[in-house]
Amino acid sequence: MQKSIAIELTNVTKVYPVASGLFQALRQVTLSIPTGQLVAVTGKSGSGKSTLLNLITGIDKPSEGRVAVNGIRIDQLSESALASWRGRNVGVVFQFFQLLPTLTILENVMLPMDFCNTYPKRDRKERALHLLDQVAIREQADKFPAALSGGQQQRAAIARALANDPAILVADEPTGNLDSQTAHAIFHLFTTLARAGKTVIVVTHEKEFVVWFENTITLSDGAIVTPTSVNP
Ligand SMILES: Nc1ncnc2c1ncn2[C@@H]1O[C@H](COP(=O)(O)OP(=O)(O)OP(=O)(O)O)[C@@H](O)[C@H]1O
Repeated sequence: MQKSIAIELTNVTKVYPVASGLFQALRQVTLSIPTGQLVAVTGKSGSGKSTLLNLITGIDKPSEGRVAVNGIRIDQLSESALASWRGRNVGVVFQFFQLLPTLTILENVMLPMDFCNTYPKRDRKERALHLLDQVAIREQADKFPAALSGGQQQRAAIARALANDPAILVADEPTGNLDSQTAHAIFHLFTTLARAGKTVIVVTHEKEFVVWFENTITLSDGAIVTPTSVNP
């Protein structure tokens, strides 16, 4: 059966104003990613990887072209509609975890539900504990982030990214700060999430893990240098 398309970019260009004029960070990017796929984004520093992620998550808008996520043209949404859409539809994982240090792990995971009001208040704690269970750190729930290892903090960040049950999970070099064995466990977790139906997009330089991905998008000077669509 043909899989549905989660992400579709058509002729996307992103231009930044710089002192010397305009800088093209993305050039005529066209790609489509099926639902439930685990996708790597690779390319040298400055090739446009973060710019691409920012367009997919609606953090930024294209200068030209269309960005559709699960059929919604997010390039056409107003800023407030986009903020609300983002909170419910995409989870983001960062290289340095970005957990709030003054909140416990449990509170960190509950935060997106509190922000977006996605689940009834009485259910949030149980859901957060369930997510921590899924990423295998439920026993760390009452600790503060600083008391956890890097790998445990990244698991917590992934649980937080999943709090509102987003269809899309995006990670920007999520294992860049982790040892190889821990990175292996995190990639395994991404594989499991993709199998469960999430579309997972990971910027990574780790060649060792590229074989785990069903599709790799390679950027060079803001343009895609690999096939732009993949077999579902
Ligand atoms: N706000 C901005 N203003 C001007 N230029 C920008 C801006 N944001 C990004 N750029 C430029 O766009 C290009 C792509 O940047 P981007 O951060 O997407 O690259 P990247 O592939 O993620 O790099 P890295 O691997 O180093 O994180 C770079 O040359 C960068 O300097």
